[in-house]
Formats: sequence, structure tokens, C-alpha cells
Amino acid sequence: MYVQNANVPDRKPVTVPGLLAMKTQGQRIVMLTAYDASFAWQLEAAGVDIALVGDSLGMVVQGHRSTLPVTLDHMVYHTAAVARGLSATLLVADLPFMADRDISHVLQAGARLVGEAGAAMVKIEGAAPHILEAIAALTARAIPVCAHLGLTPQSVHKFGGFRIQGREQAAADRVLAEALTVQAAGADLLVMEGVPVELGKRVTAALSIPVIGIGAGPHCDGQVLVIHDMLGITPGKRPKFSKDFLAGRDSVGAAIAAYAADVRSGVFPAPEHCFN
Ligand SMILES: Nc1nc(=O)c2c([nH]1)NC[C@@H]1CN(c3ccc(C(=O)N[C@@H](CCC(=O)O)C(=O)O)cc3)CN21
Ligand SMILES: CC(C)C(=O)C(=O)O
Ligand SMILES: [Mg+2]
Repeated sequence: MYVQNANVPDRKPVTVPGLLAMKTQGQRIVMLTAYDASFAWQLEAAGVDIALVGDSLGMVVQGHRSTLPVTLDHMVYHTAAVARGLSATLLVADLPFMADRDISHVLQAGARLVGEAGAAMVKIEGAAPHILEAIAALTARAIPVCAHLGLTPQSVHKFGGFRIQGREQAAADRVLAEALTVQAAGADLLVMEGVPVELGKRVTAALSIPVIGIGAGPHCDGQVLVIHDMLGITPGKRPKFSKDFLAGRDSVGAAIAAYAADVRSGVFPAPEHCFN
């Protein structure tokens, strides 16, 4: 049989408690999206810590203008494919739009993404009361949760576009308060997206759980990007906070390795990828 990971050197598996240890030790966490087994294998080979099956697949894979058309069936299909390409990399899967309609749907989504597809953790956007309940319900059933705050793409119609969040002092204070509540509800990880550098710094300092930034400045405990953005193959305009790591390099593997090195050394994100 063809063995997907035959050439990947043995690596200690990345775990949820291991991520907390990385924050404590000041070791930056490298995260990238993947949507299929081949890209998963590229992440694995480059030693990326976390693979995210993002609902961004609705945009970069399916060609929609937002993440809203993505269904739980789509997420399960892509998560299972990515799981087959990984061995030591921790696998996180997004809960799709409206999976939070009630707790039974949240738990059903958790059961399918973790039990059926092979994710180790699920990600959920926001900090509304029903989201805090969802985080607690998943955590109580031993499904680790990654929270996601700031520019939460499933709220695109409420925001009026993919707008940077937390620019005003009061809004920034609200995001920080939300971060404390998702941590208290049981989240083991937080993605902070599309916020000013100073807010990314405050949230990262205030929380005991690791904070992974995307357009949230260099002070976070780790960074995440959509893989199409960091390979320069996103159709149309890519977000300002992303960088084409394939430019000037000769392979996808070299681009991912350069991204991992630049995140770990703190070279990425640079000021031109940040908001003030
Ligand atoms: N290719 C891709 N990359 C992503 O990072 C991404 C997706 N798709 N799809 C789901 C969400 C949507 N995201 C986006 C999309 C666009 C911007 C954007 O264009 N932002 C403006 C800033 C607007 C402002 O200043 O308020 C930018 O210039 O980057 C940001 C986040 C992040 N996620
Ligand atoms: C951009 C990341 C954080 C995400 O949620 C996604 O890819 O869907
Ligand atoms: Mg997402």
C-alpha cells in the first residue's frame, strides 16, 4: 500500500497540553490551513504545529464570496481528507455557519468532526452567551475548543464586510473582555483575527491559553494563514496581513518551511502585515 507519510521524520505529536507548554516556554506556534491530504502532507513534512481545516474553504476551494455556504458535511469531508495526510500535526476543524443554532447541533458537529473525521479540536467564532455555553458543552465532553474573536468571518453581514475589529478603545476593551470569557468557558486556544497590534498584544498577555494571530500583530503566541494566501494562489486580492512565501522559492515545501521559520523567529508578521 502507498504510505502517505513514509518520508516524514518521526516527530513528537503536537497535543493540546503541549500547546500550553509552548506558550509557557515562549516557543511560537505555527498554524496553517489545509483542505486535502496532499497539502496536509506538505504541512506535516515542514513541521507545522497545527493544521486548520478552515471554513475559508468556502472561498478558496469552492469559490464563494464568504464562508457562509459551507455545511457540516463539507467540513467533515475535508477534515477526513486532511486527517489522512497527517501524523504528528494537531488537527483543528472549524464549526461551520449556524452549527451554533442550538447545543444539540454543536455537539453533533463536534461528534462528526472529532469522532468521524479525526479532528483533535474544533473552532467556534464569537463569545455570545450561547457560544460560551457551546464551548462549555464541548469541553465537558472532552472535545477541546479553539475560540475565534475579532474579525470573525461568519459575521461578515453584521460587520458590513471583512473589516478590522477593535479599532476604538471601547471596542478593543470589549474584545479583551470576550477573550477572558471564552477562556473561562473552557477554550484551550484562541484565534485573534484582524485587530490592531496593541490589542493582539494585550489579549496575548492577559490570557493563560495560547493566542494565535492572523492580522493581529507580532506579539501573539503563534500565527495562522490561509495556505492559498501564503502560496500566492488566492483568486483576486489577498488580505494585507498575508504574505506570499512562494515568491522567490522553488517549491510549496520550501515556502511552508520559510513561513514556519519566520513565525518561530518572529520575522513574520512584519509591520506591513499589521494594523495600527
Ligand atoms: N483567502 C482567504 N484568506 C483569509 O485570510 C480568509 C479567507 N480567505 N476567507 C475567510 C476569512 C475572510 N478573511 C478576510 C478577508 C479579507 C480581508 C480584507 O481584505 N481586509 C482588508 C482590511 C479591511 C479594513 O481595513 O478594515 C485588507 O486590506 O486586508 C480580511 C480578512 C480572513 N479569512
Ligand atoms: C482564517 C482562519 C483563522 C479560519 O478561520 C479559516 O481559515 O476559516
Ligand atoms: Mg474559519
